[in-house]
Amino acid sequence: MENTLIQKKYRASVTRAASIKDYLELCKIKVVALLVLTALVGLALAPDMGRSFILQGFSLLGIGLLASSAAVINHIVDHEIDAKMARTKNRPVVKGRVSRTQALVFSASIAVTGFVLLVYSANWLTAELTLFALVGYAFIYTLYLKRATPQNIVIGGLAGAMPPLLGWVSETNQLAAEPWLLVMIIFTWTPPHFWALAIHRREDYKKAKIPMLPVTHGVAFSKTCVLLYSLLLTLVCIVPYLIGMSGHFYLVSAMILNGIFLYKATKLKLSGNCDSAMDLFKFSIIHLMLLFIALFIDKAIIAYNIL
Ligand code: HEM
Ligand SMILES: CC(C)=CCC/C(C)=C/CC/C(C)=C/COP(=O)(O)OP(=O)(O)O
Repeated sequence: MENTLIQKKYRASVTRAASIKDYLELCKIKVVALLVLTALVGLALAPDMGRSFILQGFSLLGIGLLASSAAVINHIVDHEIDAKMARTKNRPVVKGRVSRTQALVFSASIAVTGFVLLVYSANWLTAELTLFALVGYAFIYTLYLKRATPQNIVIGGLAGAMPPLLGWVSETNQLAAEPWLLVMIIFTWTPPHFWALAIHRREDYKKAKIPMLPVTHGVAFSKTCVLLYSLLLTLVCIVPYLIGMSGHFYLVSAMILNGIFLYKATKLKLSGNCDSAMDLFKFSIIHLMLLFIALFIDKAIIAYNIL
């Protein structure tokens, strides 16, 4: 009797209808929120082309929708891998709360909406570059690189690094060196961001046979790579100040944030265990968020002559 009740409860939990929470999870909503913040900063740093806030908002929404669409495809393509890993085994597609067909229809709908929004509110160049980022993450990284090489996240990281450029181009309809520099910041930030997590979750990746760096080259080497990329990140973060793109407020903020980043990466490298890996991973998210907020505030300080 009791067993039947437990079985019923279990079936109900597995087959319950998808909720909004499931769809937000499919979109990797927190990741997309940070991506959109970096796009907003790219847009804010671009020369003012006199577009209305509404059109700018639509452009950011378009970028967010295409990034979400890519994240949904990642859930569909990876459902078998996700089922094998403790961190991902309860995802909506794995558990069947959202079927693959439903997820695909959802992904296609938000992709089309996002693309149309971008063409309407920004320009074709932004729409095409954002689509390029979608293909880079959803197909090149997820379908191929992730399973093929430990450099997967370095190469695939370019897609996730694109949003500041997308925000800038949505305003100017032109590529320029400054937004590429912002792309470089996220590009060099991605390896320590991800490898810190992968060090902590290496057994998961091993079980799922995904060739992440700590699985293929060991923890010690991965820690060294984290530290080297953190150093590179620190150097790249100084360049906006050196070329006169950002001012003192940004420089001081970047030095403090990168100082903490380097401290945590060094601590991880020097420790005999992996206990502080998640500390670095969590800080990497705060670091990128505050760094881009600092770029934004710095731009306001210069524009309005505040300090
Ligand atoms: C190839 C590039 C990247 C890889 C492989 C990667 C990987 C990951 C992974 C595996 C997680 C853990 C999610 C979880 O706990 O279930 C994560 C979390 C996160 N990532 Fe990344 N990431 C990448 C790029 C980015 C970029 C470009 C951003 C934003 C600009 C970003 C922002 C975040 C945020 C905000 C979280 C926390 C999400 C949460 O708490 O739910 N990531 N990332
Ligand atoms: C249009 C545009 C800007 C696209 C970028 C889209 C995007 C959401 C990039 C973030 C990269 C990311 C979260 C990778 C993790 O994938 P994973 O499969 O290694 O991680 P998982 O195991 O958590 O699924």
